[in-house]
Amino acid sequence: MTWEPDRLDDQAHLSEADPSGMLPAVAASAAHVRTGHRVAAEAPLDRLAAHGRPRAIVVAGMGGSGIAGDMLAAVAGSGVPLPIVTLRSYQLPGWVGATDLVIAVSGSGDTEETVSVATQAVRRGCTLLGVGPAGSPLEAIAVQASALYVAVPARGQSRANLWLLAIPPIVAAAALRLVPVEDDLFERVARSLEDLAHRCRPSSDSFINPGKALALDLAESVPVIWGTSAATRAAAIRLAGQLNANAKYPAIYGELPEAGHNQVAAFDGPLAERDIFADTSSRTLRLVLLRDVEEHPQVTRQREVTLRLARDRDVPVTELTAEGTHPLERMASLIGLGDYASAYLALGYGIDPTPVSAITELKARISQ
Ligand SMILES: O=P(O)(O)OC[C@H]1O[C@](O)(CO)[C@@H](O)[C@@H]1O
Repeated sequence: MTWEPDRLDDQAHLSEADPSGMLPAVAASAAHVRTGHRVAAEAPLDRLAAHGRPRAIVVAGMGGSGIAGDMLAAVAGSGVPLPIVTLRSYQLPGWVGATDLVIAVSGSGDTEETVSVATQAVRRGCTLLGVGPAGSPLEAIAVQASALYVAVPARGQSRANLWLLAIPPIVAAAALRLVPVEDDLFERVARSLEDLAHRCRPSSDSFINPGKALALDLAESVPVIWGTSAATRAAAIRLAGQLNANAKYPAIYGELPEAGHNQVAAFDGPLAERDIFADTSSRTLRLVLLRDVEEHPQVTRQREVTLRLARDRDVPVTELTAEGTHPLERMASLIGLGDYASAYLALGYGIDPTPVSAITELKARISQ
């Protein structure tokens, strides 16, 4: 697998190497925002308010579906009057009980960790909301428990259905008056994703295409991706996951201020060392800073100083700033870009972005 940047502007290669259509799936993000909003609005999520405000919200989901919890927490912001916890595991924590809301999110509706948590939530008498496809085991659990279920038309890999899965929990939290959602928010997000899809379209060349430009930055490096707020943290987790799954690429995510207490030390380590005589920059650590317009003032200082520390040590840096007024818009600006970049990175290496054979093999082996 060699990195060949010219592949990114070779239209025949871009379609042949992407037979299952990851690039078109990314381009469908705006449509998914609109559909996700519509199906959530059609579900009687107002019924959630009848139970009163929950003590806590637990969002259960794995991989590309678990991000829905991080996105919900980012939209709710630090002033939210209850904990919003993302659970990426089998076991519902002991403190979760009948006064809590558990939102189980799964693109297949059949992921064992998520199904396990949904089952425990029903047993404990929690309010359950399922988000997944129609006819799935997750839907069966919700129906059996007379719980709410938002059926989304998710097809293919869950990570290609992020917006279908992430919007319903936000609509649910809005029904509970926990998150600020203006009437036109989802349409604004959809329009910004449409604009991004136009700028990142395959026929747009690398020198003006921000998705291809980011893939070129990330190639032949080990990206260390930091968020600087809840919104850009969610985008960092998403970008790392997309690089793993689409490009089969290593990526490390973190967030400031925490990364300033550990990951920053890697600027002085072996992967940050550049051999000026080597003809490749391969195995070089690259810092990817995902900035937000809303940062804690001390985090802004930490970001500025760590940027200088990286530059002083010749650690290459990519800095991206989230755009938009609402946190959901800001996440969309970075997530949309990262989704394109991860698919282009795969295609630049001649890798099909869709199949994830190691994950499939792992799942098959544990089910035996
Ligand atoms: O959305 P689901 O189907 O629950 O899957 C969760 C995660 O697990 C995977 O299917 C891989 O195991 C990912 O594609 C996905 O992000």
